[in-house]
Amino acid sequence: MTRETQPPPPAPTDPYPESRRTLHDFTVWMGQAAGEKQLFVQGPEHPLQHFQGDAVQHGPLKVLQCPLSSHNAKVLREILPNLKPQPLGLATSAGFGDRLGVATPGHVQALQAVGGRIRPIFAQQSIREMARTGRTPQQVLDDATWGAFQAGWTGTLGADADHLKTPEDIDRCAAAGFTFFTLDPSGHVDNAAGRDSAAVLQEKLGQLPWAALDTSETDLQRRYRALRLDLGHRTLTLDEEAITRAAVKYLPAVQQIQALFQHLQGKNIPFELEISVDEGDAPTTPAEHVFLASELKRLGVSWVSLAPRFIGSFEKGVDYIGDVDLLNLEMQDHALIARRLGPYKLSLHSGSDKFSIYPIAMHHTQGLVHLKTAGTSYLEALRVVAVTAPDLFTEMLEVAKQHFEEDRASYHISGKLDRVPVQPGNLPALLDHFDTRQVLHVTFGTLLQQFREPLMQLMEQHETLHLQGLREHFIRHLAPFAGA
Ligand SMILES: O=C(O)[C@@H](O)[C@@H](O)[C@H](O)C(=O)CO
Repeated sequence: MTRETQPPPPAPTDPYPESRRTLHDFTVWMGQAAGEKQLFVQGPEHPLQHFQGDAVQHGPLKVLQCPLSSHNAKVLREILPNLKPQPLGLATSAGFGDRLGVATPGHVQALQAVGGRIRPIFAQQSIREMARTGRTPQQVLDDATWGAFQAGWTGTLGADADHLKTPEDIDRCAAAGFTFFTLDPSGHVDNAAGRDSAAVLQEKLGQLPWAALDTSETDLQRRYRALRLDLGHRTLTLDEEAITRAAVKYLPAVQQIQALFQHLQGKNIPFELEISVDEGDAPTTPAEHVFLASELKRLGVSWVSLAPRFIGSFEKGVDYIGDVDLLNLEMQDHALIARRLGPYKLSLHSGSDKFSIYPIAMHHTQGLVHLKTAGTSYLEALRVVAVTAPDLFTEMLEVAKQHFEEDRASYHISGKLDRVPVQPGNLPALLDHFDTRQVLHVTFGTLLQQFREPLMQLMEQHETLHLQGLREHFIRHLAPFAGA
């Protein structure tokens, strides 16, 4: 167990003074050497032997200078246990997906600025994003470790392996040290169930995996017809048709979640679970939410957060699209259901930039909420490109436009190519333009294949500008959730 003491000894070059942590008789900090970020460790032999690096004279100090390798990140997490991801439970939380692996210090700065009770998940990446960015779960986790360390984060943190669909996804992320597992059974959700004819529904009902789910149609009808869920302002009930449609829509997904949950349990690691059914066409009605949660509970699944598919549209990188008053009413029901049947948090997927609905979400959930963001941080990186390298930005936008129709396929967005300004006078302003944001948001994989190197160089050269932008942007995201 480590105990922090003071005061830290002086360091010769200290571009990241916030990173300095002194434990017992040694100090660690992030610095620069030969134009690269490095970990410096100063103190007696014993803690040093675990790090891999070179003993060097650093100004007046004899120190160990270590590359920001995966091995050294692991040792650092052992020495500074707050950097080791852990389950965050029901605390109000926020996920800061970082596609480039360099945004975490800006996220930390925003959290520090708003204060309050939000627990962070700095390492958060969906399998889809890992595939498109060419990053491994370990890289995602390690980059977040270095970022949190650099910015002096001393609180707890989690790590979200997002949108997992298979046992193999789970294995890779568990091996890297993730602790928050978002299960996405969307391929098993029947979005047509709400509009199917009676005949089609009956046929689909007959094909449901009743034995595996340890229930029957009669049993289901009996249980849910008897259900009266007191939501305060109303009592929620399900009639025969609602039960049938909910069963067809969600029971195969329930089976899939149960299987993945059991696989995760078998790993004997500390973990918490999120269930996300947000990526479907058909909104999750409050009655369906009750059905889904009750069936999962019956089958022994436990979770800390659930992302329903809310009414209206939570599209990538833009504000909520839809009737805010209607969402307000639905959110109230979903939040009450999450409290009555859990408690668990409501998770806001595609939560970036939904400024108009944050107060509603916070109000109804009373802090039992998880805000999940990702691509909006990448867009802040592109803002830096637009400001500092206009030619590169223009070139990137052209390539993004060429690949948009193909790259948007797995995203639910309504952005249109022909609405992207053709001759924009002000490039940074494009990062505030609805359609352009979405075009850039979903083409990240293509752009990284072609422009990774210059992009990363710019992030390094203009780190302060980049982090300042992130800080301001995320203060706006976090303030409504920071509470007292
Ligand atoms: O783009 C992705 O694949 C993910 O970051 C998102 O779907 C994520 O789950 C999210 O909702 C971030 O806002």
